[in-house]
Amino acid sequence: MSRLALTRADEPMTAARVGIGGPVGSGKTALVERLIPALQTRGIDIAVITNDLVTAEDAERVRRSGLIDPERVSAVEAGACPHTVIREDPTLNIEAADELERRFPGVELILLESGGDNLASTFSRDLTDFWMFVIDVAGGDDIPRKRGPGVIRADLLVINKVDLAPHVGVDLGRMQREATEVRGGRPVLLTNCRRGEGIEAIVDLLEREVLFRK
Ligand SMILES: Nc1nc2c(ncn2[C@@H]2O[C@H](COP(=O)(O)OP(=O)(O)OP(=O)(O)O)[C@@H](O)[C@H]2O)c(=O)[nH]1
Repeated sequence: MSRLALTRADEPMTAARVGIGGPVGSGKTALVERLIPALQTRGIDIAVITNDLVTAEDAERVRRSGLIDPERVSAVEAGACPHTVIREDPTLNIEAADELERRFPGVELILLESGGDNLASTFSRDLTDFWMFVIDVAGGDDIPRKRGPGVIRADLLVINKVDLAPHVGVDLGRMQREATEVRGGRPVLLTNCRRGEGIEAIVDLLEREVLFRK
């Protein structure tokens, strides 16, 4: 059961927490940079948490982007194992999200970007209400068939860098079909974060499944 479903009727509403995980370099930060304006355009009040190994590089990149008030971007240092702080002990991320909610009481949705990890990384349900796993076509069209927990269990699988498919010999239709099969029919969406393609479909899904707006 999601964290939001456990919120009691007499408790103040908390922001929806949406995780973004995936292998190193698949395009997680690029997706965050595309989601920020797309969510804002729909009037959704947002904040962002990034997880890096030992720096705040991704947070600095998002702060510098000019897309969002830098105060609304928090950095968590994940240490050696990025999945530890999103799954086994998500305390640091929960505290960062609680702090953003205290500072920005109207915030409706917090994006939590994990550090780059492997196909086994997943988010704790204590931390997120919904999480997506980002893979990219350059990683190979056999990734879905490998049935990693991230690919199988995420609420949404995003296949990014579709523009690279012809260059790396990937049959996109087959990759999407196989991904949908191993996920038992749950959503798989294609994006090109470089050009901002496929982003609206993700925001539609978030509005419907996470914010219950549609
Ligand atoms: N061609 C292409 N390049 C992309 C796309 N999305 C991201 N990239 C590029 O892929 C590289 C990695 O993107 P990032 O957004 O930094 O990936 P990440 O998953 O956040 O990386 P880590 O945080 O290091 O795990 C960058 O050079 C991006 O410009 C895309 O859709 N198409």
